Amino acid sequence: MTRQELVAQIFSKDSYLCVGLDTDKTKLPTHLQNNPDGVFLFNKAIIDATKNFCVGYKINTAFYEAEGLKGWETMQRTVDYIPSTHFKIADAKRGDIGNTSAQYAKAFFETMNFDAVTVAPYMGEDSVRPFLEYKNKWTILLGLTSNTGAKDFELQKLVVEKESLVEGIHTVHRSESFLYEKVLQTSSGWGSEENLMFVIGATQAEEFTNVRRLIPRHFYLVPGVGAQGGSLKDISEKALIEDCGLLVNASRAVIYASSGEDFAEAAANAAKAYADEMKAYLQH
Ligand SMILES: O=c1ccn([C@@H]2O[C@H](COP(=O)(O)O)[C@@H](O)[C@H]2O)c(=O)[nH]1
Repeated sequence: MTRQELVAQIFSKDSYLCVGLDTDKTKLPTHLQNNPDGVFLFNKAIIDATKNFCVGYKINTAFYEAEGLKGWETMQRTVDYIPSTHFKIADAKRGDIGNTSAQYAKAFFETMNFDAVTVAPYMGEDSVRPFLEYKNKWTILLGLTSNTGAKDFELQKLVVEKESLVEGIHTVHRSESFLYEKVLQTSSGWGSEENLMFVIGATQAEEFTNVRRLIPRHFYLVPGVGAQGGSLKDISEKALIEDCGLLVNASRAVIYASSGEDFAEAAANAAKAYADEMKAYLQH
């Protein structure tokens, strides 16, 4: 999917919601729990109920990988069931040496037909390049994540010293930046605004203005509203751009809005509530 197609879809629905299909077998409503096809039936009902309020689905592959062969099969059937109008993200957080990354890219883009895959940038450009070589597919790099552990590395300060010698005077210039800032600045040059997005967690709202300054035109995939407590209002006010530039993910807050037989209706209501709020932000 191209940026233009994604943006057209966002403005036709006035929504930049992405529903996260983090479907945990143990959390299925009781009437689906003993059904061997329960996870797929649950996903199918969630997709049917929410597709008018969202522009994409994010499948966190961990929930499917955990179930082995059956899980991979369910993931594929779910991807195939998502309407072609919707952006399909594999939240797989891959990245390895080049020839291995090429196999990951093939798995998610060719074999499974996802539009996008999340990738960890810390092994550097050669580990990301194979994903970027696919036309009309997206690489979503982890930029500033939503978890508290973001403090351990991403929010650590890097000190850079540059020496200069002008007319015999030796000067040392010291500058400081967060590690995540260095990652955004360097990696944004590896691809373009048409094939590279960044994960920026909604729980990091205080950094959003700075992130927009560093990477003004890229799309961000923003997890962390709903169950993790991030504010949709805060991040929208700070990071919406002319062609939107945001995909906000909500997983548990939508798919587990009810644990009863009315789960799909409750998911539709939760997705609609996000979409209604998004419409107001898009119109400002
Ligand atoms: O920084 C990150 C990166 C990825 N995630 C993923 O997004 C969803 C969030 O789920 P919720 O239920 O809406 O909290 C989940 O798949 C995470 O693995 C993230 O939360 N933060």
